[in-house]
Amino acid sequence: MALLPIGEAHHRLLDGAEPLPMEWVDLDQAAERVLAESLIAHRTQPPFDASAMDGYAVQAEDTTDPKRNLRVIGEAVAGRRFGGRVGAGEAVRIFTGAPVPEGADAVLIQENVDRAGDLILALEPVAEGRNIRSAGLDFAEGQSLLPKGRRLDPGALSLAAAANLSVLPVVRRPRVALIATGNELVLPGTEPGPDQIIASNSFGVAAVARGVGAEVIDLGVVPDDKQAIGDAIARAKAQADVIVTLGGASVGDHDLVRPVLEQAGIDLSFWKIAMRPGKPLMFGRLGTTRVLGLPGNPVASLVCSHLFLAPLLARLGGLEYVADIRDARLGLAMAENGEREDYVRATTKLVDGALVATPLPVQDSSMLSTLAQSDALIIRPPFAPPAQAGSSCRVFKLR
Ligand SMILES: Nc1nc2c(c(=O)[nH]1)N[C@H]1C(S)=C(S)[C@@H](COP(=O)(O)OP(=O)(O)OC[C@H]3O[C@@H](n4cnc5c(N)ncnc54)[C@H](O)[C@@H]3O)O[C@H]1N2
Ligand code: MOO
Repeated sequence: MALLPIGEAHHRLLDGAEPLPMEWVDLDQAAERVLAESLIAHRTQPPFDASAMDGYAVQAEDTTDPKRNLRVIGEAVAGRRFGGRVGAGEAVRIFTGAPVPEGADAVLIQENVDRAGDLILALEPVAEGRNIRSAGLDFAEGQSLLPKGRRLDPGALSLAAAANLSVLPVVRRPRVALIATGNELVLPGTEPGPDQIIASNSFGVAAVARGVGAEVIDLGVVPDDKQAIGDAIARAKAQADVIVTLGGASVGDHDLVRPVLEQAGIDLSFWKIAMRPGKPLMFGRLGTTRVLGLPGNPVASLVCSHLFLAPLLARLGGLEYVADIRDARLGLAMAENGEREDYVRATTKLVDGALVATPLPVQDSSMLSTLAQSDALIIRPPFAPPAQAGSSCRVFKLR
């Protein structure tokens, strides 16, 4: 049976994937969340004409005569305005952030003033409006501040706070449950039996999921047993938007994930795609829960997470997701490719301003050491002809 092209698999994966419902979160919990609605300012900032400098609030035209003394009649501090009015020949001592008193139309900075008792002399004239931040300079009440879909980065968070928005409408974070399958697997930190290995995949996959804002529920390792896998899937379905199984996706006698999902009534969208590594990737729905069956080979698990899990979770979380794919030149010749689109571990470097990607010599999909060493994957399209060193290629940057 022909393998499903990656483009079509992507299309099926994202079909109908919409941002999850909105929830309210406190401002101090909102970092990196995604706005479910645009934010409207609840107040004007600054709410009054404010001094931008420490100095004296004056009438600008009083400062044109270098000999004219002005009388200091009071003080305006941030948080406590001067209640009176600045008339001709008068000044008010003012500090940064304080409301500019009525009558004044400029602030003389104190470095440009000689003061003797209650009298000041402007050492140079100040222009009207100078050193005053007009009310609403930053934003005005009712103004739209941030659009729906905006990730709440530090600047956006402080802006929301300044607009007096103490709870924010955000897209609920997708919850993803991870289930590793395999009798051979034990968790890191435990002593493996003679034929066992350490279950490593969930840690990298969880990091990919968290990287796009998802909440991870790690359900640990279950044995290659239909009942155990079925129970874990039922537990996952009760709490997650997306279930990710790791391993047991292929065709062997102990690859039980698909039969168990079929028994549970999965609407299977695809199984087996034209990709290397990652051929046995599986996707479908159990009711409203999406299920992604990742291959067990560690590199296949992670590459499929970058290519499929990340965009799916980003979409559910309301995030714009753009993979970092760049043009590069091959650092080494590559052989022709077969039916599967190949994601080849490589290192990249800039040579004379151009990105050069050099494939690592061994590409076995069990080898995490070479994945960790790589900073990119060279994308070799299906049936690509042999390519010379120096010819152009595309790379998926991992870091
Ligand atoms: N006859 C065929 N055999 C295989 C095919 C095929 O088309 N025909 N496909 C191969 C490909 S491609 C892949 S990829 C693997 C994927 O198989 P499974 O998803 O069934 O994975 P497992 O058999 O469970 O495990 C494969 C390998 O990975 C290790 N593993 C599994 N889970 C983890 C984990 N959480 N952490 C670390 N390592 C894990 C497992 O011990 C195996 O060594 O199938 C090929 N076979
Ligand atoms: O996906 Mo498998 O890892 O192609 O070897």
